Amino acid sequence: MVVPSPTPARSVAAGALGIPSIDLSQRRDRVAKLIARACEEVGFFKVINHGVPTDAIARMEAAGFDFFSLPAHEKQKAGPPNPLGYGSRNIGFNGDTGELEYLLLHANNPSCSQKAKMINRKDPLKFSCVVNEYVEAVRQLACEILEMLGEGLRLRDCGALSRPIRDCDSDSLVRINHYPPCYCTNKKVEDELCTTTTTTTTTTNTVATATATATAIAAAAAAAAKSSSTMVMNNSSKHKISRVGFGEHSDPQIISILRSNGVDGLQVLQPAAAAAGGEAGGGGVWVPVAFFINVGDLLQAMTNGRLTSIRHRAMANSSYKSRLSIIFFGAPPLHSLISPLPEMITADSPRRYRPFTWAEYKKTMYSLRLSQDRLDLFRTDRNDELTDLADLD
Ligand SMILES: O=C(O)CCC(=O)C(=O)O
Ligand SMILES: [Fe+2]
Repeated sequence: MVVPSPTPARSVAAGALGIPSIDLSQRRDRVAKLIARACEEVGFFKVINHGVPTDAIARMEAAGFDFFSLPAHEKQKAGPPNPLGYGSRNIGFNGDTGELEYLLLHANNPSCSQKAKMINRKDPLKFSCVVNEYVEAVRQLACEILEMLGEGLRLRDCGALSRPIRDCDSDSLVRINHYPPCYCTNKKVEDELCTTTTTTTTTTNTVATATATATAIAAAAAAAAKSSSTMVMNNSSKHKISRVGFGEHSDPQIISILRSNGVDGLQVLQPAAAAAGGEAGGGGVWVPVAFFINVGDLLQAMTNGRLTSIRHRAMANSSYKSRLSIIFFGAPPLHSLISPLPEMITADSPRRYRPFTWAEYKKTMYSLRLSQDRLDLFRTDRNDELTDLADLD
């Protein structure tokens, strides 16, 4: 899967952005160390020379665009999200909303084939084959990254992090997010994103960017809250307010692999001001298409907090081009037990999380808002009756 590069590129930290970029075609021991360092220090990195075939990516993007360009009433036949299926604006079950529409699919083939009947009614088999081809390539990438992470962390069992995702009962998902372009008037955006239920937009969905002062941010945010679907400039016209397309959260699974079509939008909380820049080519130089990788909550739990599940969000589209992101969420089977690996528990780093099943974690996640810290609820020091877990270590 990981392809050798004829002229291995340097592995560079993306300078001021602080997002490490890792060339997977370098020597394995070096890549392993870089992955472990990126996961420990940032929780987020970009990979190049990843080996996912370009045509599989192109087919997946085309399948996403074909679906999202259907009339609203056709798209709605693949919804509402339960949580799988087509969703628009509403994210989850607890009132989170965003400026996007999406398809959330199970990564296993039979489930995806079933949903495909409502997504591509003319040729469901084509849709499920395209998704399957993409998912298998990205699952392989996720597992290789986790195995190298295991090596970089010097785990006794380097397959411990990837095995749950390779399991045939893995509960991994794939999500295609579509952020409509900003040339749409408010009315057009409303029409483009099917509004099945009334949505509320709060100030938490509105953030100030650029160099606005805190007061200007507050004033403009209040204005934006009143006029939630417009770009707001404050009186001095210097402070652009952009809206959040997909609110702040961490991903609950083990690992996420995100690819976007080069339109900006993704932001991570740490380091500050790190926005994904796409892969600008030009000047006759081919730049390998990149994927962004982030540590999920379960990986934080399995490493007893040594790795951090990074908080991120996507801004509403402020480009004239549609933004499409495709995310593979690598997850274990529903009933697998998640617990810090024994070697991650030491005298200096006592057990931080109690064991839990992925099913239990999902249930908790679905009962909370997007931005709530769910893993915190599984900390040992919050569960008096469950702190004595020495026999499970
Ligand atoms: O669409 C994006 O860029 C980010 C979306 C995301 O973080 C998610 O779906 O979990
Ligand atoms: Fe996410």
